[in-house]
This record gives sequence, structure tokens and C-alpha cells, in this order.
Amino acid sequence: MQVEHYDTSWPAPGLENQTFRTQQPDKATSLHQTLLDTDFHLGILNMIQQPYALGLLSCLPFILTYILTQVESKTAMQSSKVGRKAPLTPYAIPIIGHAAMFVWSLGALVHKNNARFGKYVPVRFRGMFTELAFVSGPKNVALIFRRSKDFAAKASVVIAMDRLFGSPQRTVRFYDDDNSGMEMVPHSYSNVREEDRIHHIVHVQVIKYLSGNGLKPMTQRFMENMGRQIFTSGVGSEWLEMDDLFGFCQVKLLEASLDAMFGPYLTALNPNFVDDYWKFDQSTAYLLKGFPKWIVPQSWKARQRCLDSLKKYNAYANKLHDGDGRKDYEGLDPFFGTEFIRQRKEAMSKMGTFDEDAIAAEDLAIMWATNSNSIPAAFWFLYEIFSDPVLLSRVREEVDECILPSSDPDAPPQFDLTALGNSPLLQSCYAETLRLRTAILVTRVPEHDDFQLGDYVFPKNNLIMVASQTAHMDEDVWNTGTSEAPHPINTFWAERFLVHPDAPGSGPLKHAKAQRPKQSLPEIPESVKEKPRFSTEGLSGAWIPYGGGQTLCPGRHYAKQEMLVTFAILASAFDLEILHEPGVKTEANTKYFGLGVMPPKDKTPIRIRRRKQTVL
Ligand code: HEM
Repeated sequence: MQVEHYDTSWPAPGLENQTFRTQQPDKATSLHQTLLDTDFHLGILNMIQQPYALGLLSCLPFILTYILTQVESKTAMQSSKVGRKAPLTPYAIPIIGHAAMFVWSLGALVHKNNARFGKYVPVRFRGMFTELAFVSGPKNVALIFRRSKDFAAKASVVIAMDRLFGSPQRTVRFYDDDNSGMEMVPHSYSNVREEDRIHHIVHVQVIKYLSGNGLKPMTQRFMENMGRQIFTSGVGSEWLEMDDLFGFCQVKLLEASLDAMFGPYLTALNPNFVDDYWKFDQSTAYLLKGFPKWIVPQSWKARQRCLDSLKKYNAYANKLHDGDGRKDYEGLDPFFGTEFIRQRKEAMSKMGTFDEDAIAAEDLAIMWATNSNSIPAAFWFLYEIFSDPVLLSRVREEVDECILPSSDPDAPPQFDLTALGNSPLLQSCYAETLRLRTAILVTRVPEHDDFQLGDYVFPKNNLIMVASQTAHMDEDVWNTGTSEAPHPINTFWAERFLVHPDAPGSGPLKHAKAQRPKQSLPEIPESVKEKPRFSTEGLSGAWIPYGGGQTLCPGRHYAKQEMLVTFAILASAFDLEILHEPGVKTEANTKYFGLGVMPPKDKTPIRIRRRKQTVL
């Protein structure tokens, strides 16, 4: 078993001497002390003499559970034993433990624990006979990502395929039974057939088709689709008011993205698919938490409608494909949309258990991964930039430099996607959007052995979680501006990820200030001044919207391009104004904590019109 140092500090250069808020428990605390402190025993004796005694006695199991778990927690906090478990978060409901809170208020629970146990101390939760631990702190998180091979990637896949995507039970068992790992070479103890190595096969395909040249046909088609979607949406040179920018994004981006990945037949055969999809998406939290059909029938129905539509599409596309007989369509497939989607189906059809239901569930899974985070993220990206006219004009300058020449002034603009993706301010806005709005829980399960990190041990097969929001809101890590120009951690700062060569203290990291020389810098003529550059240097384990390690989100390139292209088309060809009353801001819907990029809680009214002079 490999041992790593569990870090309770953020060792940013220049901040080494800073003390961190790791709470040291009172050494005198013990079971006896806790009982005295809480006065529970006296209270209980008094109660018995009261007419309400019976009712109050029924509280006894809760009180006792709380006391015992409180003692367990404090004992762990006091211990300095190497190989100890992380402290348990006390709870009051026997057996159910934190399971109920996990269902209703996960976000609040995670934040409360940071205050209770101290910064970067791992904490444990228990409920319904299972335990899981939360790990925080950039170094610890980065280490977990680096040690990917110690963890099984399949646990969260199995849960999601079962509860969220409605995979048939025999296929869920098939995912679970594949113990060969994601690597090219299967684990030595595994005797799963090569063609049944579902986790490895899917992993190889997503890497191949969601990056580099494999991705190009899909992003090109997304850009064309998006241009067409917006240009044919009835917006002319007069202002047109719309009641919700997010609703606009949900329809336009999803249609563009579905066509880019799955081809035209899915929505042609199922005209209500976009609507059904978002109804299913709204059900994510209930389905993932395992709510049965009789409690949330609408959620189950919404998913079933999506699965039925996907089966219809697959049957149709299969017929066309078989009739055509060709094998290679150079990236784009006329029936399944992309080589990516066709190859997935071909691989799965060789696996015994994959029938039409299982394939539809897999389609829904990749569709959800592709759209349910990137579309809310694209909305926030638009919202933040269009809310700030000064920022908008600066970003427009970058966008204008990336427009490709066109002979048709009425056609949607096309962009040099590489140049767009390298524009510093655009990238900074993109990274800041994800920092602020992503609240995802990245999960890992130690596969071969207990996982030891510093003095703490995390038992084999128990879930370990990392909360992106905890990392993204860490004031000891992130640059929050100066006292004259503060940029609080919970606000959008377009330049947070920009390093200005001539501005000491710029860049995403707080410690950047400490690293700069104190003496004033020599004056540099404007003409030779270096441009600011986008930077995520030093943010390993701190900026983690896409997770990390072996399962680092393979769709990150596509997500970035979707966000940038959507903005670029709107910014270059349209005027768009947010119509909030002064002081009103769109807030994130924190009910989605843990699920990815949080969608907005309320509607964002806008007005939009074609720009008078489209830059071409
Ligand atoms: C802003 C948008 C997105 C966010 C925040 C996001 C976030 C994530 C996260 C946190 C993970 C788990 C990483 C880990 O375990 O370390 C993940 C996995 C994944 N994402 Fe994304 N994602 C986004 C967009 C996309 C897109 C557009 C696609 C597809 C085109 C995609 C496809 C996937 C897939 C297939 C996996 C599973 C990877 C594996 O297990 O090998 N994601 N994503």
C-alpha cells in the first residue's frame, strides 16, 4: 500500500507561514465529558416525571445516536494515530444517518463540515450501512487524481447507468462485473473477455473521438448548426424581447448539439425530443438519488419518453446504415451523426447483454454528459459577458480577430476555432465561469487496497468524494484582488485567470502577490508590452470543474468550443441586453449541488436584435 502525505495546508510559495484553520479538539473531551456537557442524562430523568414522558422518551434513540456519533467524531479528531479514519460527521437518525441529508441538503452539509472540522480535514459520512469520505485541499485532491490507478472508475458509472439512465438490470450487472479496469492491459485477476471490457472500450473511444482530429468534424458541425439555429430564430434588426436567456440556450444549443453528435434523424423522428430531454434533465437529482417510480412518476416517465425516442432513432438509423452498406464516412456519419456514435453502437452490439434498451440507455448517458453541464455553462458565459458592456466590447475585439472571411454577408459567421480557443480574455471568462458555477462531486473508490493519504486511511470499496465547489471557493488559494479593487471569491471576475506581465499580483493564484518583487518595475513602452496571457498554472487540485486523473472529463474540449462558439456568433452578429432591474442578478439553483454546472434559479429576460454592422 502506497502512503502519501495528507496535506492540511496550501503550501503556496509565500504563504508557508500562514496558519490554517484546522480545529484542534479539546483534549479533555471524552464520553463522560460529553454527557456532562450536554446535560442529557439530567434532562432525561426530569422528562420521565412529566406527562410528556412517553413522547420524549421516543427521542431517546436519536439523542443516544447523536451522543455516540459525536464521541466517535471527537475521538477521531483527538487521535494522532497513523492509519486512523477521517472524523465522522455526527448524526441523530439511527441507521439512516446522513442518507436523508444527502438527499435534501448536500451542499449545506459539505459547507457546514468545513467550519466544523477545520480546513482540509477529511470527513466521513454514514447512512444506510454505507460510509463515504470527503477529501479537500488542493494538494490532497491533486494526489487523488494522480493516483488514479488505485481507484476503480466503474462505481459511479454503475450507479448512474442503473438509477439515472435506466439501463436494464442485466446490463447494470455487466458493467459491475467488468473488473478488468480501464487500462489497455486488463488487471491480472480479471478474466473478462476482451470484447466485454466495457469500461476500457468506452474510455478509449471517448478519448479518440472527443479530442484532436477525432473531434473536429463534430465541432465544425456544431458551429454551422448553431449559426443556423440563431440566424433562423426570427431575430431581425428590431429589438425582440425574450423572457428567458436560459430557455433560449436550452433549445438552440441542444438542437445544434444533438444534430452534431447524433445526426438529423433523432429530432426529425421525435419532434418533442428537446422538451422531453430537459424534463428528464430536471429529474436528475431524484433519479440519481434512487427515488422509486411511485414517488416521482413524472421523472420516470420523462426518462422513458427519451429512451423510447432513442430506440426509434436507433432502429431507423440502423436500417438506413445497413441498406447503405458503406463502412467509412470520414468522421461524420449520415445516419448516426458521427463515427463516434456509430462505433460505440458497433462495439456494444458485440457484447452479449446489449439489446436495444441497453443501447438507448448508453445513448442517453453520453447525451447527458455532453449537454447537461455544457449548456448551463454556455448560458452563464453569455450572461456574465453580456451583463457587462465594457467587458463585452473588450471580448468582442478578440472575437472579431477570429472571424473567417466570407463571401455571403447574410450567412452566419464562421470562426477560426483554434484562434478563438487561444484568446486570453475569452479563456479567462470561460475558466472563471466554470469556477463559479460548477458544483460537481467527483467520486473515487479504492479498488485494490485501503487507500492511505497521510495519517488517514480510506477503506477499500468505500466511496471518496471531492467537491469542486469547496476547491473553487477556497479563499486561501484564489486571487481575490486587492483592498482597493476587491474581487470576492463568490463573484465573477473576468480577469481572474489572466497574468499581466507588468502587473504584480495578477493571475489566478493568491500567492502570486507574495512572489512578486517589491521594488517598482521599469517602465515598458506600450508598443513592446507583452499581452496578458491566460494561465491555470499552479491550479492543480484547485480548479477542477472537469475532475482529474485518468477519468478527467474527455468532453472538456468540446464543452469549451460550444461555449466560445455560441458566444462568438451572438456577440459578432447580434446585440443582446439583459433586462434585469438594477441590482437584480440571476442566481444559481443550488438544488443542483453535486450534479455539475448549476443551472439558473430564475428566468433571465433579454432583448436581442441583429447588429447593424456585422463584422465580416
Ligand atoms: C462544462 C461542461 C462539463 C463539465 C463541467 C464536465 C465535468 C465532468 C466531470 C467532473 C467528469 C468526471 C471526471 C472525473 O471523474 O475525474 C466528467 C466525465 C465525463 N465527461 Fe464531462 N463535463 C462537461 C462536458 C462534457 C462534454 C461536452 C462531454 C462530451 C462531449 C463530456 C463527456 C464526459 C464523459 C464521457 C465522461 C466520463 C469519462 C470517463 O469515465 O472516462 N463532458 N465530466
